[in-house]
Formats: sequence, C-alpha cells, structure tokens
Amino acid sequence: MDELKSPPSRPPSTVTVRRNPPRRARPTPSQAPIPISLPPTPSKTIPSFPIDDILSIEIPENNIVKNIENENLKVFLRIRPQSISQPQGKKGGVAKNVWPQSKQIAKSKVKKVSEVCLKENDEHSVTLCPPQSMQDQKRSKTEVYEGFSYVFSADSSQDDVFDKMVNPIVEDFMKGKSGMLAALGPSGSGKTHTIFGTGRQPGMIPLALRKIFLGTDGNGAQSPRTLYLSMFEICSERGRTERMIDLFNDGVDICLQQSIIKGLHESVVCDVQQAEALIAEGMLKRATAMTNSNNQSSRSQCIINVRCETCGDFDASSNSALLTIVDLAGAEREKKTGNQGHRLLESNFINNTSMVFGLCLRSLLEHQKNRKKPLQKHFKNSLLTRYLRDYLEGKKRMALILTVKSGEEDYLDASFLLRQASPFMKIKFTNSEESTEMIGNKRHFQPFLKADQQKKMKMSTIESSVVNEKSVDVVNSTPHEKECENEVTVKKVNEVYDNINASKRNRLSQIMQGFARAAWQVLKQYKEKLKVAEKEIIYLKQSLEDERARSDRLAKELARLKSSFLCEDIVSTDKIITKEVGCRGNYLDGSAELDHQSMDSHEVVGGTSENLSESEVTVNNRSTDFSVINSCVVGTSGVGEEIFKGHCRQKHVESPVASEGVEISEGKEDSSHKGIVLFEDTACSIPDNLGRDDISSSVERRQSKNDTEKDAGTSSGNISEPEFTVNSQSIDSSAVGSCVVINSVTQEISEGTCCQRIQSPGVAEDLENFESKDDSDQNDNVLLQDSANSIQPIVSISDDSSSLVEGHQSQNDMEKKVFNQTAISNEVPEVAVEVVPCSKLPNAEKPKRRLQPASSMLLKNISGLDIEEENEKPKGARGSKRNTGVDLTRKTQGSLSLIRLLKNNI
Ligand SMILES: Nc1ncnc2c1ncn2[C@@H]1O[C@H](COP(=O)(O)OP(=O)(O)OP(=O)(O)O)[C@@H](O)[C@H]1O
Repeated sequence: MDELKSPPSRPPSTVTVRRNPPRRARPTPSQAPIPISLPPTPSKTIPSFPIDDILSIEIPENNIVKNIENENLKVFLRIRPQSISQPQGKKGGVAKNVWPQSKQIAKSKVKKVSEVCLKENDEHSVTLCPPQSMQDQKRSKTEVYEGFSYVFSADSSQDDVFDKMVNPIVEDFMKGKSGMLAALGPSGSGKTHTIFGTGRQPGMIPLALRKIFLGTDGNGAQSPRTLYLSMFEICSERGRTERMIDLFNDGVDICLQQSIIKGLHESVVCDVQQAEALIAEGMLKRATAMTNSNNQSSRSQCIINVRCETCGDFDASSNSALLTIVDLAGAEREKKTGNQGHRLLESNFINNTSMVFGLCLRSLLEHQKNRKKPLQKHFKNSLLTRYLRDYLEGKKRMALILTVKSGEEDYLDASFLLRQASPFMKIKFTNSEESTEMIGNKRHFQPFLKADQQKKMKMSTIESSVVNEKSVDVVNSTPHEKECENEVTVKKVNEVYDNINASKRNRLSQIMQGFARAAWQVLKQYKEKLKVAEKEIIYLKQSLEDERARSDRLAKELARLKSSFLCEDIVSTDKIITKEVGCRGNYLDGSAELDHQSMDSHEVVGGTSENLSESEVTVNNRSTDFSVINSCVVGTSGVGEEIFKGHCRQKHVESPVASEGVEISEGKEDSSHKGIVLFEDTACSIPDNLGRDDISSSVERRQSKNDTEKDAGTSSGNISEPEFTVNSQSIDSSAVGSCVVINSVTQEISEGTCCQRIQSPGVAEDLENFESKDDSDQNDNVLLQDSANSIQPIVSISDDSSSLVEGHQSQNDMEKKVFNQTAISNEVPEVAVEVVPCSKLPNAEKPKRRLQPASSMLLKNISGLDIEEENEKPKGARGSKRNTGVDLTRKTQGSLSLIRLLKNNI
C-alpha cells in the first residue's frame, strides 16, 4: 500500500548502454628511424653469389608459346567479283525480288552496278572511295585500309585463298594445333561461297579436308589418326531465342553448357568423299532464305568442326586438335534486304550476333592495349560467342576473312565492316598453346571420361563401349563404319588414362618451365641490381679514400699551423715586450724620437767560465738623433745555476730593439730602428726546462743590485759577476739610462743543438726619471765584464750621436754593473750580443696594432705577480735572496719599478 501511495517513481532516466565500448584507435606505432649503421667491413672477402653460373643455364624456350605470343590475328580481305553482284534466279537470270520492291530501289541498283567503291592497292591494303552521290556527306571520305594479311582481289580463286589463308592453319592443325577460321561480311559478299564453295569452285572446307585426308602433315609423313566431323548452326527462333541445331543429326537441338556442346554428333570420317558428303548434307539442313541481297542467304551461324586424334600416340602435342570454320550470317540492312516480319527478326538476330562477335574482339583489343581495362564479357550475349570464347579471348589462334562487295551500293556495308574489323589485326595471341590445348583436351576428353565411367559401372562388353551417343552416328553409318567406330572407341577407353596422365605430366612440365622462367627473370633483375650496388660501393670506397686523404692533409696543415703559431707567439711576445719598453721610453722622454741614421751595433760577448760568467755589454749608438737611450738590450748568458745544465750550442740570438717597437731580424743589419743582439755561445749548456722568468729574474736581481753597488763580488767561487759598463761620449747628455733586462729566454733544441733566443728589452731601473732631449749625443757603453773568467762577454752600447738625457739617476759616465751569476755548467758560454739601435719605423701604425696583444700579455704577466707581497718584503733581505731561491730573486726593487711602470702606462 505504501508503495501504491507513494508517488510513482520517476521513470529511470535514459541510459545509453554501449554494447561495445568506444574504441580508441591504437596509436600508430612510432617508427623511429632506424639508424643506418654500416656493417663493419669484413676482413675476408665474401664470395659472390654464383648468379652468373645460374644465369648461364639456358632454359629451353617453348617455341610453340613463343610463336603464338608473337603472332597477331590474321585478317584477310576478299573482294567479291562485281559481275555476280545481282542475285540470280534459279534459271540463271536475274532473280526476282523476293519482297515487294519499290521502283526507285530497282532503278538505283541498275545504275550503281558499274561503279566501284573499293580498290585494291596492293596485297595488304585497299582504298575505299565513297560514291559520288555520297561524297557530300561528312563521314564520306576516301579511306585507306592497310595491314591486312592478304587482300584477295575479285579475280582471286578459291585455291589462292586456301593457299594463303587456310593452308597454314590446316598444316598446324595436322601438327596438332587448333585453329579457327571465321568469315565476316555483309550479306551476299561471298562468305558462304568462300567457306563451302561450289562443285566447281570448292571452298575452304572441302580443300581443307582434301588436304587433311591427303595424309601428310606437311613433312610428307603420314601418322595414324582419326578425324571427326561435326556441323551445327545457331539460329534464332522467331527472333527471340537462340537455337543450336546439329546439322548431322537431322536438326536435333543441342545445348551449350560451359563451352561444351551436349548432344553434338561427331561423325568419324575416313575419307574426303565421306566428309564432303556429310558437309553437303549438313548444308542442305542449314537455314537459308532468299533476300534482296542474296537469293540463298544464310539465316544462321554455321560452325564446322574437324577434330583430329592421333591414334597410338596420345602425347599432348598431337593427341587432339580442332579446326573450326565459322560461316557467319552476313549483316543485313533493312533497306537493302527489304526483310520484313520473320525475316526481319532473323536479320536482327544476325546483326546482333555479328555485333557481339565484333564487341568481343574489340574488347580483347582494348584489353591488350591497356591491361587496366578489363576484358569485357560480351561473349555471354550470344551462343556463338560463348562457344567461341577461347578464340575471342585470344586463347586460341584464329584467322578472319572479310568478304566485301565493291559495288557502289555496297559502300556503306564495306565501310562499316572495314572500320569495325580492320583494327582486329592488332590483336595478339598472348596465351600459351598449353592452356588452349588443355582447354581443348578438357572439353573433348570430358565426354570420353564420362563414357569411360559409364563403362566401368556397367562392366559391359565392347558393345557397351558405345555409350557416347554423341560420338558416333550409328543410324546413318554402314556396318563397316560401325566396326571401325567400335574399334576406335575401345582404343579410346583403354588409352584415355594414359592420355590424361600424359596431359598431367605435360602440364606439370609446363608449369615447372614457367616457374623456372620466372625465377630466371627474377635472377636477371637481381643481377642488374647487384651491378648497380657494386658500382655504388666502388664509388663510396673512392670517396672514402679521398676523404681520408683530405683529412690527412688537413691534419698536417693543422700541425703546421700550430707549430708556426707557437713560434709566432713566442716571437710576438718578445716583440711586444720589447716594443712596450721602447714605448715606455718614448713616453718618458716625451719628445724622444729615435732617428737612427746609422746602424748601431751592440755586441755582447758573453762568456762564462765553468762556474762563473761575466758579460760585458757595450752599447754603441751612432745615431745622431738618438736622444734618449732609455733601454739597452743586452743579451747575456748570465743565467743562474739551473740554466746551464745541459750541453747545447747557442747559435744566434737576435734581439731587435727599437724605440717604439722591437722586431727581430736575423743576420741582417738594418738601418731601421732595430737593435740586433747577437748571442753566440759555442759551448753553452742550457737545460731544457729553462724558463723565461728564471733568466729575467736573475738578471733583474742583479740589476737591482747594481743600483747601489758597482762591484758585487759577493758570490762564491762559482758565481760570476758580469760587469755592466755604459760609456757615454756625449757631453750634454745628462743622463743615460741603461739597463739590462733579460726577461725572456726561448730556447729551441734540435738535434742536440740548443738555439736560444733572448729578447731582452732594456728597461731602465728608474725609467720614470728619464728624460730625453733632442739633439743630444749619447754614447753609452755597457760593459759586462766577467772578472772571474778570461772569457768575458762584453756588451757595449755606444752611441756616437749626441743626445741629451736628463733626470737620470745614474751617472753620465761609464757605469759598471756587475751581475752575479751562478753557473753550474762547466762550460763557459760565449755570448756576443749586438745591439743595433733602431731608427724609427717608417710605418708607425704597425707596432700600434701590436700593442693590443702586448698589453694583454703584460697585464697577464703583471697580474701574476704579487706586488703587495713584494712591497712588504724588507729591502734588507737581499742577502738572503740567494738562499731563498728563485722566488726571492724576483722580488727586487728593479722588477717592482718595472712592473709599476708598465702597469701604470698600460
Ligand atoms: N568470289 C566469288 N566468285 C564467284 N561467285 C561468288 C563469289 N562470292 C560470292 N559469289 C556468289 O555470290 C552469291 C552470294 O554469295 P554468298 O551466298 O556466299 O554470300 P554470303 O555472304 O554468304 O551471304 P549471306 O550472308 O546472306 O549468306 C552466291 O551465289 C555466290 O556464288
């Protein structure tokens, strides 16, 4: 009750139930690009695939197939004589019109007899000319049709036609090849005459039978065989349905089931007379009628089959062959034939069959031209084309003979026929004979198989072997013929299996040949691909070798550039330092300009004893305009203990010094602003790890010492004390700044010889106090003497020119500075330094461009020094410098001053 009282529940909302849940499309599998990795080149060469050996094997070509494939449909043309154009009555006169005819038609026929519209050009072409009455029409024009297999003129005989057209087919037939001959043409053009002929002019069938029964197969050999003859027609029943009538069996209807005619009576023919009699009997049964075009016009399509079976040899090539000859009913024009009623219906059927026949061939032609176009199944539209399907689809060889009349009134018929049928000559037989043979065998063996089966079931005697009611005409045969037929039937039954087995074997062999041929073609294609691939591989190998050679060249070039860059870097560094010092001097001198008119030479002869070396530096400056010598370059071998450890030869050291820049020039005395420092040491031992700073520090240390002392002599017995002497001949010169700083030593060792370059830009100890004046002569001689050794490298700087130097701390006279050197080496180096005062460079911009790297280099060097730490060092600790090592030797007053100067100016 509560439920009743309660408000009715809402109907459940509509719920959509998915039977199949929505499916999501599967993500497309990402196909990451497969990295192409070339397989490593195997060290061993892989043996090549023996494709040449395989391809060298010759496969036997099927000549039959090859011939058929290359064969086109043969189209012949026969022109009927015009003199018999008029239908003749039975009495030999002009036949009366079978149908009531108007007077105009009768008059026109009489007029057009004499005119000819078709002319034979040659054996293969004709010219169709429209009659004068039709020349005004658009489609009426003279046309030339060529390409016929042969054109039979009006006066050609039946034998000519047979020899050129039928005889090859018959010969092939006797060799076991099937074939077909069909006659096409308008009504009354001579098709029936050509196929059957007359008593005096036998047609193709009688001639063929004669040829066949003559017993030769073309080679003169006669083989045992059995000939079967059948004849039937396809006609229309009141124009509605088609009928197949067996002409050998009293007009019994037969039917066509899948290309097999059931009930068709095949007559075994033993001689040509029997065969001709059968043919004649069948012709009498054929439906004919009198029309305005032909007094005995065929009203049906007549087919004659001659089948040959080789007795005792049932191999596939010759066991059965079929020769088919078709006499088509001629296309009819209603106006021309004047058919009415039933005849008109027959005309429609005849024209329809002819049209279907032409459509089948046209479709085959288009299909062969363009394989994309399907082969239309027009054959289904008529019994005739269904029966002749194999021929119309190009599976069997056939030939066409076109019969035309050349009269003026036949122009339209001839034009229609030639336009429709002349393209058929391009049709090719593409299929193999094997398939056609198999089809033929299948069709003709099937009744035998059926008969054999029935025979097995009945287990009857020889009489019962006559089970194929279609094969033998018992009714009309004679007793002798019956015996012959019975024997033949028994043979068939006994050998049918062998025949089938042979066919199977043949089919298998054909299949294998086809497979081998296809494989051979594939191998050919792969061979071509392999050739292309091998060419590509060779090309890639060549390119790889080229790339390798190129990379080698680039590596060599890179190494060369690196080496040259290092050399230039060293040289440029020295240049920059020297130039910087020179500039500094100019800066201090203010208007100092160095115009060296003559080359100044500074020779430094440095020598060291075993443990002691002294260098006397003499600076001679002959420049008249040399106002300030703010720097002198002294090449010295005064290096510390650690310098001379090895045994090397210091060949040539040049230290160009210029007022604004320093450049190096070897072995050349230049009038430009260059000072050449020649440093020669015949027996100098320099360690490989000689550092630039070591030398400079040691020299600076000594220079700082000379600020207060001239004579050092504080070194021990192994310590050399180079004496630095500056001689200045100038009277007015108030100050001569000279110092010797070796700040860089570059050594190059090659083959046991050490070539050491020393660029030692002269830096004054207190350059800030220098002032140069123009027109001051200055002669500075810096002599470094080694008192402890007999070999004293002397560096002399002489300046013959007058110079004015002011504000120099040191004396104007010769100043000697003694450098203490500690030499460990036992050999005394000979140092000869030539300092050539350089004149001002003609191009002042060039060194300026080089200031940038020099500044950077100096900043880099300066930043590396701890100035504050040096300042904190007490000056009184000099005595302990020697004991503290190289680090302490750097921290001299001279170096501090130099660093300050450089840093402030940069
Ligand atoms: N080449 C020829 N030489 C002599 N007479 C010929 C020739 N061709 C045809 N004739 C004669 O022309 C007449 C008509 O020929 P035929 O009956 O062969 O024509 P058709 O093409 O078969 O006509 P339809 O299609 O109506 O049967 C016949 O009397 C035939 O003897």
